[in-house]
Amino acid sequence: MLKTITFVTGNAKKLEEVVQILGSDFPGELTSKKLDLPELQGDINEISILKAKEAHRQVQGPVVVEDTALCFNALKGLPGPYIKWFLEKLGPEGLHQMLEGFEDKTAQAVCTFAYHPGGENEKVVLFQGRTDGMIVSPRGPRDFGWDPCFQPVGYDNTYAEMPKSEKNKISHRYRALDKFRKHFIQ
Ligand SMILES: O=c1nc[nH]c2c1ncn2[C@H]1C[C@H](O)[C@@H](COP(=O)(O)OP(=O)(O)OP(=O)(O)O)O1
Ligand SMILES: [Mg+2]
Repeated sequence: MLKTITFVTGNAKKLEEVVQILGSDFPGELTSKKLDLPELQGDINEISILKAKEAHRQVQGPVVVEDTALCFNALKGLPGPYIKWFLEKLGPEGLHQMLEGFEDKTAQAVCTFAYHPGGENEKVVLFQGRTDGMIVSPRGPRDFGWDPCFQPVGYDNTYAEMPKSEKNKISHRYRALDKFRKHFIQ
């Protein structure tokens, strides 16, 4: 029997990409639930594990959550998992301006899926994908987060300027979901 896993997120754009990337190529059923889960401070893995545990507590079944970080190398990985609050206050322009005083504009987009199989004593499993890029002056549509100021290595376009299908072949989220999918196929 196919396992039904609830993807808990408050972000509709994330959900849209997850559905597009996994497509019909996932040996389970994914349903979604919109909850704004609390995110504690810590490193990326700790935050994701606690987020999955909280989702499991609320949903009472198999759940998966996702946490996205944007790590500036010049700032030793910050804002990282706190990117949401930086983006909210500064916008993509402000993120670019943060690096004005630094020569190094490189960054890494990090996506971490944290899966809780549902049982009371089961452990959370993490699946992480990373894409290297550069923080640039924003270009392209503004409909998803910091996409306008992230230009992946080897591309002339920002994530925002790329067709969705192209972003979804190289993105941090694609790479994490590829590992997630393989976990269920083996
Ligand atoms: O591919 C992406 N391209 C551009 N921006 C992105 C992407 N993925 C997440 N983002 C934004 C959303 C939020 O401002 C922050 C991550 O924070 P994060 O806590 O993971 O997302 P969230 O709070 O919106 O949804 P959730 O309810 O799943 O936690 O980066
Ligand atoms: Mg969040």
